[in-house]
Parts: sequence; structure tokens; C-alpha cells
Amino acid sequence: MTTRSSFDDSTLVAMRGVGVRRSGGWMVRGVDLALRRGEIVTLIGPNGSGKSTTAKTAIGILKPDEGTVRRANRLTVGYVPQKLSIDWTLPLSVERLMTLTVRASRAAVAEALHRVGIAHLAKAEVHRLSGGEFQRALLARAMIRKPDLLVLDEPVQGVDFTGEIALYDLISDIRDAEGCAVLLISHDLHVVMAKTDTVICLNGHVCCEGSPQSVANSPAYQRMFGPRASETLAIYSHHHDHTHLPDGRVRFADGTIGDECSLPKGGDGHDHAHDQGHDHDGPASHRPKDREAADVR
Ligand SMILES: Nc1ncnc2c1ncn2[C@@H]1O[C@H](COP(=O)(O)OP(=O)(O)OP(=O)(O)O)[C@@H](O)[C@H]1O
Repeated sequence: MTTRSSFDDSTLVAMRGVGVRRSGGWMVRGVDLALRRGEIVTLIGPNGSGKSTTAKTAIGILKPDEGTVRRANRLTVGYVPQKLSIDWTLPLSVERLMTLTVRASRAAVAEALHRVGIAHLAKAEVHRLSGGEFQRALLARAMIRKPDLLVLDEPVQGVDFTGEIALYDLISDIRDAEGCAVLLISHDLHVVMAKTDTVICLNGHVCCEGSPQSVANSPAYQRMFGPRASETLAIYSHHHDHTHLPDGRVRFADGTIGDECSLPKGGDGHDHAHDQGHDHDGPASHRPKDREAADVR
């Protein structure tokens, strides 16, 4: 049987038990993740939960301090980072942005811009683009090399809700047409994320994972979101009811403090904090996996 961690012909990246440590603390730990051709995987989670770290480790920008990352031979990656260092005081056309760090023919640039619907903006100054146009330009730039894997860190930054839907539609179309894998990073799952094949919720570790539909339909999801579960996928906002403290301990909604994400009390052991959702606002640090919240795989 194929498992998420097995490596077959369609697998582009497989991470097993990956942990990344900096400044004496774990940014993420215990991450298992597989990216397969034609699949859209979305990492969600609060600020500082390790989404970017996980994505960067998947594509080799960061090295894991524990665990393994295996990538397909000759893997081509198109990466749109969360932040770009652009000197906005200098004139920079969209065309020029396309080839700042990548060699590409005029035809390839034109094709990529056409593909994302901004061919008419080739000569426009980048700083004059709208949020949605800018994100499209970055997407075009990532697509120029016809990557096997597109990694898009917060691709809807600065984009309004309608624009978000259009962008996610575009990303899904690109996946369909190119057959590439897409790793998306987002704070929340929105309606458009229904196009996502697999959602992985991070908080320094993998909290839960599954398809949006299976997560939404699972009893665990119903327990996690309570009445809000009926909102289904319209807005899959992930509220957490435990907080990771800077010293590595966990504060639960009822004020109790524990060492791990499980409530430090008796009971049936399944009334885990995730059953009612959980808040995370501290820096990411290692917690054991607690997949029961949406154990849908
Ligand atoms: N170089 C570093 N040294 C130490 N800690 C770091 C370093 N880079 C990131 N961190 C910490 O690691 C944690 C994970 O960061 P990461 O950027 O992966 O989170 P994220 O989920 O992508 O956050 P956001 O949603 O805010 O972009 C954060 O607490 C961050 O402060």
C-alpha cells in the first residue's frame, strides 16, 4: 500500500520526522509530508507555526536537524517566498522582474505572463501593480522554468477576497494544465481551498491533516469546531484553544499548564484540547504529534 511517506515515481518530496532547530529551539519538529505530482498541499497554521520553515526544508533551502528529506532527481522548483527584497526606489518593469535571477527567453516571459493573465502589463512598473497583479507576476516568475513543484508562500498577500478566489482558481488551473505539484502556505483555509487535495495544519508540529472534505466531515472536525463545523468549507478558520508558551509548556483554555498538547488530566484521554479548537500564539516549539483532532487518513 502506498503511504504518504513512501517514495514512488510520482513523489517529488518526502519528509519524515523532520525537525529544524535554531537558536536552541525547535522551529518545527516531527513533520511528515509528501508532495506528489499533480497534488496541491496546503500548510495552514498560526504565525510562527513553522509553515515557511517546513516549505523551505522541503525544497532544500534549510537543512533538517533531524529526520530525512528526500527529493526526486532533477527536481525543478518554482518558489515564491513570503517576502521579496526589492528596492522599490529603482525602476523595475514586470518583464525585468521575470528575469532578475532567472535566465529566460522573451518568449518564455511572454508565455508566463500570458498564462497568469497579465501579458498586457509586461512593460508596467512593478510598484504600480495592484496586489493581485503583483502576486500574478510572482507566480509567472516562478513558472518560467516549468517547475515540477510550485511553492507559494502566502500567494494571496495584499489581495482582496474576490482576487483570492481568482488566484486560487488560477493556481488550480496551472496544476491541472502543467501537472505540477503545488505547496501552498496560508494562515487559513478559505472556500477556494476546497481545491486543495491535502491540508496540513502546523503548530511547530503536525496538528492534523487530511483532505478539506474529509477533515470537514470527520467527527474529529465536528468536535473541533462545534457549531461552526456547519459552516463547512466555506471558511475553514482554524481556531486553537491551547497556547504554546515561550518556555515550551502549553497553556490550555481552562488556564491549566502542561508539558504537551494533551490536557494534563484524567478522563477518556480523547477530550484533547483540539476537540474544541486550540489557540497558538507563542513561538513554535516541539510538541508531539496529536493527530486525533482530524485523524482522517
Ligand atoms: N533564523 C531563525 N532563528 C531562530 N528562530 C527562527 C528563525 N527563523 C524563524 N524562526 C522562528 O521559527 C518559528 C517558525 O517560523 P516560520 O517562519 O516557519 O513560521 P510561519 O508559520 O511561516 O509564520 P508566519 O505565518 O508568521 O509567516 C517562528 O517562531 C520564528 O520566529
